[in-house]
Amino acid sequence: MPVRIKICGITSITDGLAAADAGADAIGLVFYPRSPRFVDLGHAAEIARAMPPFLDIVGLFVNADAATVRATLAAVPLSLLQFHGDEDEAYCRQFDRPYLKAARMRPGFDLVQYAASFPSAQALLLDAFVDGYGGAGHTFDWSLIPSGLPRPIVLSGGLAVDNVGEAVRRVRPAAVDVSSGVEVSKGVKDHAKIAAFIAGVRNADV
Ligand SMILES: O=C(O)c1ccccc1N[C@@H]1O[C@H](COP(=O)(O)O)[C@@H](O)[C@H]1O
Repeated sequence: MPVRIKICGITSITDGLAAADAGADAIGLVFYPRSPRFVDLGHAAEIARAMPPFLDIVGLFVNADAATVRATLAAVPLSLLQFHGDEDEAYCRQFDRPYLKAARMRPGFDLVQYAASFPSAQALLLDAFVDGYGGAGHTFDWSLIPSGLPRPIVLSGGLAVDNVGEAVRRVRPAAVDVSSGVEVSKGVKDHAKIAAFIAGVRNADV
């Protein structure tokens, strides 16, 4: 199966369509109010409705109230949820929707135990540990990733055109996720970088 590609932090229809046209499998909409990439429900619904069929639309949340997630699901056609905070398994699975659970990677972090505590996650999304919760453009030491994890891995954290090929060759993730690395400024995507990023994944994924 080819490595799947998500372009996260989409804040405009134009950027979402650019990601889809370039061959992304998914776009991410950020529902974390502290993020510079935050989109409100009305705008998120407009973006989602303008996307072509068979593109996954992922909703990213950080420690949101369950009622907020439910209201978002009622307003925006999300195919997948991404929980990027301190949510536990019972919280994540209550929405009856496939979800990704972010792990904040740092030395000493027990990813095997963490994976075991999210048996209902579709995949684990590995990001660098940073102040705040993510979207910071920081890489982590990929050698911290143990082999034989029971869940597929989505690799993220500081991926960009110049390192994604090496990342795919070394880690062999099921998917990659990028936000900062394909931006002109926070929340505004660089369409040429999106295309180059996707080409970098495809060239390395042989
Ligand atoms: O994008 C954000 O603003 C964001 C905010 C809070 C948590 C996660 C966020 N984004 C996710 O962070 C990782 C890494 O992003 P980057 O490529 O290093 O900028 C990625 O999974 C984004 O989906």
